[in-house]
Amino acid sequence: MTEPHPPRTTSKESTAIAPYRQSDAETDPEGSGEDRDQDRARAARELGDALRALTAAATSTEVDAATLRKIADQARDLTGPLSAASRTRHTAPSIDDAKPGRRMYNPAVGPGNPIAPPMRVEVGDGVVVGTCTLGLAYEGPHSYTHGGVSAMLIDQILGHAHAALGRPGMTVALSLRYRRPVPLETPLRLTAWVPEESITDRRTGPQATIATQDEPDRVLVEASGVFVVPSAEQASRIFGDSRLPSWQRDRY
Ligand SMILES: CCCCCCCCCCCC(=O)SCCNC(=O)CCNC(=O)[C@H](O)C(C)(C)COP(=O)(O)OP(=O)(O)OC[C@H]1O[C@@H](n2cnc3c(N)ncnc32)[C@H](O)[C@@H]1OP(=O)(O)O
Repeated sequence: MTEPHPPRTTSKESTAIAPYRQSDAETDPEGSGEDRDQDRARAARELGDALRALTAAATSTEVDAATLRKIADQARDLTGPLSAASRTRHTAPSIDDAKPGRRMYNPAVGPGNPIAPPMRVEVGDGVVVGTCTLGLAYEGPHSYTHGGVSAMLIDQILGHAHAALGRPGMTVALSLRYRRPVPLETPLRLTAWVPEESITDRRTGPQATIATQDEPDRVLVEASGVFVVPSAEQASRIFGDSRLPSWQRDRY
């Protein structure tokens, strides 16, 4: 971990990442996908927002026990209607779109997942930038971010840097150095890049940092990863052929 700062230039010598707005495809339900699913995608985002607000309130509340129990009863009543039609772990969400990479329920970037901040990702010229603000639901040390949450966001942004070179891959190694605590309720900036020398046919060694948006050069967390594109045989063994909804399986 000798290079905690991302490349400052847009030189193709430092990395081969080319710019495009991955965030539109990844987190904007209106941006792509089947027409019939777009309204469900919008609704899933609305539910995610509402549950995020509920989670934020639930992890910061100081109301009395009777109020907590009353809200718990109301929350339990919400589960039944949602479970009336569900997918299993072997079926991708029908509102995901594998090709542009929209993952509605990804725990780091998925707007429909209440545990996702969600982080917004943009692929620039040579770097990938993620932005988010973490509330009290993500607290580790008092008033600072849990180290595992930082690791999740880092894993995700490293994965985007790897994927921006062509094919999505899987993390096979991840190393983090926590230099300073990451403050809650503070806009954060994650930056990831792929050093040219770390790229092989199958594997990349992306690097990333976390900083605040106000002080982007003051590194709080630095990380490096190894990402691998599974072979066709490995992908088939890991995911089977049921990882995509049927209408997508027909298309790709
Ligand atoms: C728009 C879309 C956006 C999409 C953006 C999506 C972002 C998602 C980000 C989240 C990603 C995840 O969480 S992924 C979930 C967590 N990861 C996993 O579950 C992966 C579990 N691992 C595996 O299943 C397996 O490792 C495979 C199938 C991936 C590969 O198996 P394998 O072929 O046997 O290879 P393996 O031994 O693992 O090593 C692979 C290569 O990495 C090297 N390697 C292994 N460890 C290290 C290491 N510590 N340091 C250096 N190099 C290493 C090996 O030498 C080898 O190099 P060489 O011989 O090839 O040269």
